[in-house]
Amino acid sequence: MKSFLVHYVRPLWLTILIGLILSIIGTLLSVAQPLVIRNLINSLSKEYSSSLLLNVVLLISIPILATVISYVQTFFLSGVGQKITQKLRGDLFNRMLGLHTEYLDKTPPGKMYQSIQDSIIVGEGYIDRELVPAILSFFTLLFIFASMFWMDISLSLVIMACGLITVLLTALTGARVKSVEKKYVDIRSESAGYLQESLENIRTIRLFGGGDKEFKVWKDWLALDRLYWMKRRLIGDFNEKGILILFQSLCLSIVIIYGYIKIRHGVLNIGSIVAFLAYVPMVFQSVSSLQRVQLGTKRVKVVLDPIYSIFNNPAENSGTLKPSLEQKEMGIRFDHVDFNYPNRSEGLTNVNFSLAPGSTTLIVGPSGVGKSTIIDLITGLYDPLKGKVEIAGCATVEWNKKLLRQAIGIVPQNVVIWNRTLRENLLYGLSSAEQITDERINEIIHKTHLDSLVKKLPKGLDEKLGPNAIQASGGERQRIALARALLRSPSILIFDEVTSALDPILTEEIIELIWIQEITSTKLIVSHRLTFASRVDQILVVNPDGTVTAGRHTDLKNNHNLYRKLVMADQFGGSRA
Ligand SMILES: Nc1ncnc2c1ncn2[C@@H]1O[C@H](COP(=O)(O)OP(=O)(O)OP(=O)(O)O)[C@@H](O)[C@H]1O
Repeated sequence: MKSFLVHYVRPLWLTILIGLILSIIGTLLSVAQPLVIRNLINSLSKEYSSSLLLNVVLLISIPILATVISYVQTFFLSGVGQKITQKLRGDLFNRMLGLHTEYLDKTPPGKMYQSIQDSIIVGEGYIDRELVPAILSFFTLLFIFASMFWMDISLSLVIMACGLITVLLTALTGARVKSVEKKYVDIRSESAGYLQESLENIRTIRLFGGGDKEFKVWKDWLALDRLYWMKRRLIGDFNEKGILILFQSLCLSIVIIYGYIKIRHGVLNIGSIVAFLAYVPMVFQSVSSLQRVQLGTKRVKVVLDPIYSIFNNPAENSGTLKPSLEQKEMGIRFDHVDFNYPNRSEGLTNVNFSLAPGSTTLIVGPSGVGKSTIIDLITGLYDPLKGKVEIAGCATVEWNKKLLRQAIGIVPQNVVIWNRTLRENLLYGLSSAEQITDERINEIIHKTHLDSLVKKLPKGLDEKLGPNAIQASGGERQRIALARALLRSPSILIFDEVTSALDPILTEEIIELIWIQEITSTKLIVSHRLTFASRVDQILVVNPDGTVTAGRHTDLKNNHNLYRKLVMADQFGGSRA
């Protein structure tokens, strides 16, 4: 945690230093006030003197000066935590964007969202409201004890002992705080994950009549949240306030009784007792602030655990190789590739094939054998466990991943349409988006049969598509994804079940598009439909044992049992091929 704080605090050292110096001056002034009161009380019984007047002036001016300094100091210090929070939230989001696909696969987005939200606790909650006041309290205690020891050593020692016992007792109960806090943070991030998934799928919940069940699950989460919130509150309050109030009252009584005895013996004056009585609440206020930071440190460590895990989890591997993207066609080669997803024993085994630049390839096979996995390897979302995947002659592990993906246009199985304008959706991720003319966009819109959607939208290309692209049908979404891929003029164009949401007529038209386009890209089509199998340059059949057989339609139909069965089963392909 120390190195973490240093990393975020170091750039702000000057602001912090000025703020701290001002705060220390302010603290000194507040601590000096009881001494002024002491002098004033002691001089009341004597003749009028200039020192009486001086003390009256000091008594009035010190609080005014302390207030002014406190305002200026707030200007410097209060923004520190906020700045740290902003930086941390930015870094976290950036880190999440670059995390390894494996981590993203197993972490619910709601949980990651909660980590970004929790980072507010670190900066604004902990640093602003706990750490900075605690540092000031430390100085306050130093000054108070210096002036108390100057007035009377034994009474100071008594107050010190009360303070120490308070700190000790709170430290003992503090251990429980951390375990309750951990449970509370877990509950909040798990429930955030649950909530995010439910809200994203409200339509499904409604269609399956799962509303009552989901409401009950959410109420259970809320009950658990409340239970731990109460535990956290009760333990925290006892730790923070209960012990403190008890020992402060005890300490005040001791000062009065012990002070009375000392006055009777003539070893202490009444002014000093008044000063001591003024110092006791200040001592306990400072102790309370130190306790709060001790508790806060425990809490913040718990909050930081998932944040560290995000920073410590490996980022996506990215090589340094930046092949030229000038060449518009890129060959693809799988060379003795083995791959299985984490915690899976089955996967692709010894896969070998080559796709010539500009060629068109169809990937077929039963459901779940690994067709999309081949795409995951080509796009570099995963790296092969053995062998290599080469694009344009360079292994994907060596490619700079950003650059690799710039060369690829993909129409994925699960299309994501953002709640942004149609134009933004079409140009999504394009580094040269501003150079794409409306003419070019309209050309692609026409080719992908999106004209009718554009006409329907009140603001056309500049209409927002709504949450979950509510303004677009399933087929329209697929065509938006297709247009988005085409607008990239990619070197490799991948269609993963591109026609699954299209009607047969549109399917035919879109498939034709793959050929009539001026697209010279290397094309890969994952499809259960074999309508166009005889037209492609090569077919890759992914077999149930994870191997891949490459060949042409006629050869495979004659020699490959599984392929023949697939052809027969495909109602359109079976009749045409
Ligand atoms: N990220 C992942 N983590 C773990 N397992 C995965 C992951 N993605 C896919 N799988 C599993 O790997 C296997 C192959 O999946 P893949 O999506 O490549 O199949 P597919 O041939 O494209 O299937 P379909 O035709 O049904 O789309 C499946 O058993 C799937 O459950």
